[in-house]
Amino acid sequence: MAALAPPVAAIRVAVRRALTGLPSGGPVLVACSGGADSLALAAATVFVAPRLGRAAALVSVDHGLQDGSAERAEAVATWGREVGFASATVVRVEVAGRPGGPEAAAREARYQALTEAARQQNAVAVLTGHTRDDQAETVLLALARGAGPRGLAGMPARRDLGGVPLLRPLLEIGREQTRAACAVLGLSPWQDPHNSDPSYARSRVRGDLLPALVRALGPGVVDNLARTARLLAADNAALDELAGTALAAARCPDGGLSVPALLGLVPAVRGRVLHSWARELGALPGALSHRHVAALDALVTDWHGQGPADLPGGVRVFRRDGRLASVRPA
Ligand SMILES: Nc1ncnc2c1ncn2[C@@H]1O[C@H](COP(=O)(O)OP(=O)(O)OP(=O)(O)O)[C@@H](O)[C@H]1O
Repeated sequence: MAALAPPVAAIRVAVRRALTGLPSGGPVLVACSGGADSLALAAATVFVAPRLGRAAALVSVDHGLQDGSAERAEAVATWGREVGFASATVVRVEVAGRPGGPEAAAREARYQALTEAARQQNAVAVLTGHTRDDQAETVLLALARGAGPRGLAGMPARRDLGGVPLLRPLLEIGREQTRAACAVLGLSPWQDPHNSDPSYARSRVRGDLLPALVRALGPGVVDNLARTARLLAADNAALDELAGTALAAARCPDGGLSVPALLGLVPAVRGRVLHSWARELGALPGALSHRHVAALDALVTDWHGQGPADLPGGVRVFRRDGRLASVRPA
């Protein structure tokens, strides 16, 4: 018997690890664009899932943004049915009219469609094909915009997607491996022209910056950036736990926060407490920046009778009688 090609084996091992321990019930749902990463993920999942006693389903999202996108999504779904997915469907989404740039709008529409598909199919998890290279790009982009540890932790291997876990089994697999696996398996991945379009910052990082870093610093750079993300993710989880406990302890019966309790916290924890509280109050997550958290922090640590701090989404926070309290102006 011929030996299994190393990239195919590595991807199957990664998928097996991700699927182990999921609750029993519905299928695992692979989000497949037809690109090398998600195609390699889909091929591995349809092999591994039945061996773990699970059904696998596939969904391909048609963003309707490029000529032929409907046919391509249909071809991915047809392939999915041929190779043994229990179900393989296309979901068409409407990207126009959403806030943010075209990339952000497409992403929001896609994740919404994946959430709905997962609910309809009673899926126990949604799987995407983000790789170690995507993670390295994410870390570099975060570094360049001055992100804190949360941004530098990159994409988590697991997060909640509207009540269903979103898993990224390939975060420790290189893009070269997904391409090689597709070649070994005789699959022809689709090349998304957006991925090499220099008008997108991520494409420039992928096409220019990362190759330059590899030339200057050696081939370990991609792996090292992904390791930075993993290390920071662990630190973040610990800080988040501390902040959760501290937020509960600082709460006043009327929903405000006690200033003396906040003053007793180390800045890294206090910043997280204020950030979480601002989210609870309804501040828009995408627009809530370090400047807003710094304004809340100033109400605690640099109090000189200043006016309220305004948060995105129309929430206003002021300090009174040793408490932070909020109002939402009419
Ligand atoms: N059209 C699509 N249909 C189904 N799944 C998709 C589609 N496009 C992307 N995905 C899923 O998302 C993964 C990442 O794709 P891509 O890098 O293009 O998205 P992204 O915008 O960077 O995503 P993210 O917001 O999570 O960073 C793919 O591996 C695949 O699992």
